[in-house]
Amino acid sequence: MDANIMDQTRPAIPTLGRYPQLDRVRAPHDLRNLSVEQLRQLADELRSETIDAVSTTGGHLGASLGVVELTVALHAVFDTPDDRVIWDVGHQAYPHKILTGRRERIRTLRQPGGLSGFTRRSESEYDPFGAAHSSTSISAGLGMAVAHHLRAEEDPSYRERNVIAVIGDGSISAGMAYEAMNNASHCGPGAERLIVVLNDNEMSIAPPVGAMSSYLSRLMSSRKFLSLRELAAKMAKRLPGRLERTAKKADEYARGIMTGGTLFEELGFYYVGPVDGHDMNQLVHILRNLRDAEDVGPVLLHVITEKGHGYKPAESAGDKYHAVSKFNVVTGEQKKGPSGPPSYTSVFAKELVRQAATDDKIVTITAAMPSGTGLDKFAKAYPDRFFDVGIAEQHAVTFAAGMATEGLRPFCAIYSSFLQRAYDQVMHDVVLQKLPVRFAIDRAGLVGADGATHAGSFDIAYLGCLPGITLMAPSTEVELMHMTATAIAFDEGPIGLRYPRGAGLGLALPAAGEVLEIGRGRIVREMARQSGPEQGGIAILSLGPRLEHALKAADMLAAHGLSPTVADARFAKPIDTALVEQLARNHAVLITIEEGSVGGFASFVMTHLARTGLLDRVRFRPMTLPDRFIDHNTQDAQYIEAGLDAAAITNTALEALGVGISMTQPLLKTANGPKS
Ligand SMILES: Cc1ncc(C[n+]2csc(CCOP(=O)(O)OP(=O)(O)O)c2C)c(N)n1
Ligand SMILES: CC(=O)[C@@H](O)[C@H](O)COP(=O)(O)O
Ligand SMILES: [Mg+2]
Repeated sequence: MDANIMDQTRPAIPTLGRYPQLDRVRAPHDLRNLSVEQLRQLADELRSETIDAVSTTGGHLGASLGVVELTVALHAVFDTPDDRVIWDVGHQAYPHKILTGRRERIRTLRQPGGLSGFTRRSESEYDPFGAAHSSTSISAGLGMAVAHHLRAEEDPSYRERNVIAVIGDGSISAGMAYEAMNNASHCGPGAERLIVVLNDNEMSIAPPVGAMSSYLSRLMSSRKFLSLRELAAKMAKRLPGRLERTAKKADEYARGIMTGGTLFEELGFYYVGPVDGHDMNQLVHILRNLRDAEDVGPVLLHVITEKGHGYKPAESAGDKYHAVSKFNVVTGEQKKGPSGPPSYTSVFAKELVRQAATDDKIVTITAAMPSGTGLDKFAKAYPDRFFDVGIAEQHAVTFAAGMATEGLRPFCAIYSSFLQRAYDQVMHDVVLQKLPVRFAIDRAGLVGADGATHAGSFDIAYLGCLPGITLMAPSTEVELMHMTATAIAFDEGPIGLRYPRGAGLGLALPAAGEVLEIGRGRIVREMARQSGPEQGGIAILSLGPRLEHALKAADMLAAHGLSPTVADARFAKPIDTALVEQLARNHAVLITIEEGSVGGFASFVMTHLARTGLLDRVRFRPMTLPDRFIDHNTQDAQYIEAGLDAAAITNTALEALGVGISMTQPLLKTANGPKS
């Protein structure tokens, strides 16, 4: 048994002893002398280990199961980590993590303090590029390949390095992937060491959409899997010399005429495939050939796999087990949480579907997230008014802008962090032209196990600074219904509503949302007249779902003899200036709180206070996400870490008041210990 694995200081591996091949693997170099048969066995064991681990953590299982053989073959053939393997999105990298020294920690995946659910440079030298947002791998890989060429002068070993970018059929539909391919064959020396592995499982999260997807299907069905003989013949054409190169080009040209060519060949890639991505023998041979090939230019290896492969419950699930909660390995049954209130997402979708029955101008757009945004419900009810554009957030926004110019009421539903991709389109195509595109910004705020890459931390700041945009944040699911109705009714310009991942408060929902007055907040709890000491009291102005915690904080402050005013801002933009001024005038302390970064709502309020001179008289305390990234954890723990929970609000209020703290009660404990 491997001494390293038996090291007592390392966490125990519960499956140790069950998988003889896998137990011998400490790092990828342990794979390099194994026979194809041994690699096959290793792949089987790796699949079982992945299933076992994810059954205890939850996570993105289906994609990982589909690339088990590919993962083994890549690490067996290439000299990782010197050769760079980049996993696009990184949600399929669990087997890669197990093989690259992280088996001991694989059951900490997505858990507090544990491994990330994606690739991450700080986690391992085998993760050359961090990911989670899709379609970056070809650009990053090309950059590395070109850098290797440039650095070869100082260190000749760079010349030998390969770069492999593994990208899925869903992710290759995004603009960035094409931008990179367009550049690859024309950006100079180095690019020839780039191998793009197109992992085609005919699935995105939902079934993939669009012409690229149809094209890949045609490519797959019009050609049988490449045989090793055919491969050998193909690779034999990689002869050096001008004459041979000309011959090779002529051959490619002829082949293109015969097969109709491939889009990838037209883009300057040497296309190889399709190849059975579960056939270890094929994979190893082909990858070795590509590794040793010279002068073929950037390569695109088209690998056909099955998402969820080798685990029946995943294979037969509609979404191929894209993301799962903890589950029973034998039955595949996923653990359900306690049946709680409906999620914000579903409340939004339901209200939109209801309103669309009487408003045929409502259309909806998703960028490959129909179920995540709840728009699958809309698609079912109004298939002609629903558009899944694939992973193409930039296009989604401008597509919506085009619809808005023609009098439709487009709802562009995109997660906050993915909308970052389309910032210029939001500014240039929508806001500047005052087009009434409705942005349904889901997953706003901290999101839990997906961590910092997926956190919707910045939209208030990056949208709120755009002139003329209206931006709302509901404090409850009832408010979300009102804001959905408000967005539908608002034809004057761009409007966004941002709401969080997860369940609402379980409030009774009205039959219909009400249209709100734009830029008006509301007082939820008024300061009792004789509330606190002479300081004049505290006002908490909350934007979004932190209101619940602001109210809890108000209860906590009551124990100190204080009775704060609590207000729900509703609008991040335009802010309710009358409300802000009233709160600032009538209270000694004004706290704002939001589920967003510095530069957002607090900054808008503070600017107004400063401009009106009110900042000189009120003790203003902005509570925002801290200026650092918050790692994966439960959402509640993340907000405690961020200092945005009820205890933190209470402490902020007491600190701001200054006097009376020690006279009444000690400061409350926060995640970072009591503040003093
Ligand atoms: C920019 C961006 N938009 C959306 C997503 C959400 N997302 C994650 S994986 C995925 C599907 C990817 O499909 P594919 O590349 O085919 O990988 P597979 O899961 O099939 O292996 C989507 C839409 C994302 N990660 N990044
Ligand atoms: C990998 C990826 O980007 C998505 O699968 C994401 O994890 C979905 O997040 P939700 O679970 O919040 O829909
Ligand atoms: Mg796919």
